[in-house]
Amino acid sequence: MRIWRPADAARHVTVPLEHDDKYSRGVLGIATGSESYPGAAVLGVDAALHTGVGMVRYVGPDAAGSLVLQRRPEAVRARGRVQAWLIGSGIDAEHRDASTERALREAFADGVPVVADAGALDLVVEGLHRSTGDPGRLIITPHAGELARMLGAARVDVVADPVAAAHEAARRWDCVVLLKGHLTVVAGGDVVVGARAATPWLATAGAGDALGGVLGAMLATRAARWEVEPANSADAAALVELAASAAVVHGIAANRASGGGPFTVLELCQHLPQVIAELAQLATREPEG
Ligand SMILES: NC(=O)C1=CN([C@@H]2O[C@H](COP(=O)(O)OP(=O)(O)OC[C@H]3O[C@@H](n4cnc5c(N)ncnc54)[C@H](OP(=O)(O)O)[C@@H]3O)[C@@H](O)[C@H]2O)[C@@H](O)CC1
Ligand SMILES: Nc1ncnc2c1ncn2[C@@H]1O[C@H](COP(=O)(O)OP(=O)(O)O)[C@@H](O)[C@H]1O
Repeated sequence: MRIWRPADAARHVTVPLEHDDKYSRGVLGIATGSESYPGAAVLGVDAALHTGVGMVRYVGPDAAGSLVLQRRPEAVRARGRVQAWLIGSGIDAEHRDASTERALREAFADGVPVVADAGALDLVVEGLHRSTGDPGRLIITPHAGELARMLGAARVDVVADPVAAAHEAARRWDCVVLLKGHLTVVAGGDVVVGARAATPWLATAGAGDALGGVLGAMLATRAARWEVEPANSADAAALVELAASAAVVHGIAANRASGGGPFTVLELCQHLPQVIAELAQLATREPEG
């Protein structure tokens, strides 16, 4: 399995151009968080804005929305067009209220790429993305326990062979699978790559919610380019590479936040802009391919 490195990730950072405005850079819709887990919404929005995106539209319960705006007044709560969705983090599939249920279903139906995490994964198993959206443009981000639940497998079996499990899920649900762990495995089509975690200190509650924000922002900004250059549009391999790149960005930021010790997820987010800046610079030095 190829291990994805910073120089690879650098090619998937979308740098704004002179003529860009906030819409042409890409808008990310985020439908995350709940009464029980409002923090997941804050972390995903904070990570997305620090990774760089034209706008975040946050759709979620008022309690979570208030916390999101307290932390990040840049987030917009008005509905409107988006170039990608991040859904499910901080949502319990067994206790979705009616408006959350509607928001998740509308995201799948929107026809733009979707990152589905935690409390949206059961809807992928249900096949919702097949009937309403473009299934090839879905990235799911389970941890081993969540993937085991989706597959009806034992968690130990997913951990023992994460590549096989990720491939099986990608084939079964016609999507890209980013399986989180010490080694993050990304599979889609017949492509599989790995991203090594920078530090086990990253194993902390909320780290995956921030990864969703990083990936969502990288996807929305790239999807905005696909809208104007349809010839370069996403195939499974492109989405696998983009997702692995998000894991690399997240891992580097974690390493810097850690410095060999514990850190909070918001501290990880604060390192994201510099990581993105350095990768953007690296991309100008690395030839494509
Ligand atoms: N700040 C926020 O808002 C945050 C919000 N978050 C949000 O929370 C939601 C649920 O996500 P999750 O990954 O925790 O749930 P889930 O996949 O059901 O895994 C549970 C498994 O863990 C295990 N387990 C439990 N306790 C254990 C223990 N003490 N020691 C050992 N094992 C233990 C338990 O196993 P069992 O007890 O059955 O053996 C079960 O299998 C999700 O929406 C996420 O986004 C999180 O990101 C955190 C930050
Ligand atoms: N042992 C580990 N070493 C390094 N990174 C890890 C380890 N365990 C988990 N991670 C990373 O931490 C994050 C945890 O995500 P997740 O399980 O979704 O947690 P949460 O739902 O609390 O945010 C993922 O990015 C995963 O790759």
